[in-house]
Amino acid sequence: MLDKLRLEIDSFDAVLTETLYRRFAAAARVAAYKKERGLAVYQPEREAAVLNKIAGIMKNKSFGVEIQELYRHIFQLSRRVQIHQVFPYNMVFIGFMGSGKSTIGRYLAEISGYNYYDVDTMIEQQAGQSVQEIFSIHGEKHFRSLEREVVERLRTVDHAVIACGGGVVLDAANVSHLKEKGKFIWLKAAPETVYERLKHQNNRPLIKDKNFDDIKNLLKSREGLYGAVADYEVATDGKLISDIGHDIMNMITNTAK
Ligand SMILES: Nc1ncnc2c1ncn2[C@@H]1O[C@H](COP(=O)(O)OP(=O)(O)O)[C@@H](O)[C@H]1O
Ligand SMILES: O=C(O)C1=C[C@@H](OP(=O)(O)O)[C@@H](O)[C@H](O)C1
Ligand SMILES: [Mg+2]
Repeated sequence: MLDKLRLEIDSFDAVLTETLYRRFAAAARVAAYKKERGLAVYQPEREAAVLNKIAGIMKNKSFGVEIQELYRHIFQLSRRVQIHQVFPYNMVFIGFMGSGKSTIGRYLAEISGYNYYDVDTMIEQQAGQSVQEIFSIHGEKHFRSLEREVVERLRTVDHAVIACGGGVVLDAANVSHLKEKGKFIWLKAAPETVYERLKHQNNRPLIKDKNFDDIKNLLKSREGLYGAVADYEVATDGKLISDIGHDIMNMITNTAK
């Protein structure tokens, strides 16, 4: 009995894998079309319409919730296929502290279906200490060597959004490792914006207890470094996280270099 049921399932899998292959291949063709015409890869309203249509054509609703959930995943993977088709790179976020690398990076990973890596979080996991603790107990030099190790490990990842710490560009080896598979998206923010965003946070040792002018000077000294390696630049002042995210998505998929 069990064998018979399993055979039945095997036959469904044969149909499913072939159908899914065809669906992803069609999505990839749509990506090229969208790029040619400057259309957005991420079109939530189209996904909602497809979901509605599927609810309508489902003859048996018993597993409706499961099928809808599966479709949400299929949509995310289709976006991933489409993005990779026209932008076959990792998205590497660089920029000053508080420019939004971690926040925007997470958002982009969510809508692109890419895997999210936050260099600072990986350093913290490896060290078993917070960035703040690493700086105060071992010093910046030690932090930078951990940062180099983590970046080195990230050389092999694919379909990735990588949110760097603001100081990653201080080391030329980091830049060349991350450039092997990635394009650099520089998130820009005015010193006033950085100050406002971070004034109640105390997990950034380099600007902890620093005043506005100190932040402004450090930002100024870093700007040339970011500018020299950036593939894309995005101003974030006064913009919503979701708007920045969608703008980046359109920018990279329509103007892939
Ligand atoms: N566009 C934005 N608008 C408002 N707040 C933002 C924006 N981008 C980031 N933030 C906030 O600023 C703070 C720093 O963001 P974060 O992503 O940690 O920056 P980074 O990783 O570049 O240091 C967080 O509290 C985040 O919620
Ligand atoms: O600019 C820097 O040198 C640093 C930025 C921080 O990351 P965020 O840019 O994500 O805040 C963190 O890596 C560390 O405090 C040092
Ligand atoms: Mg960060």
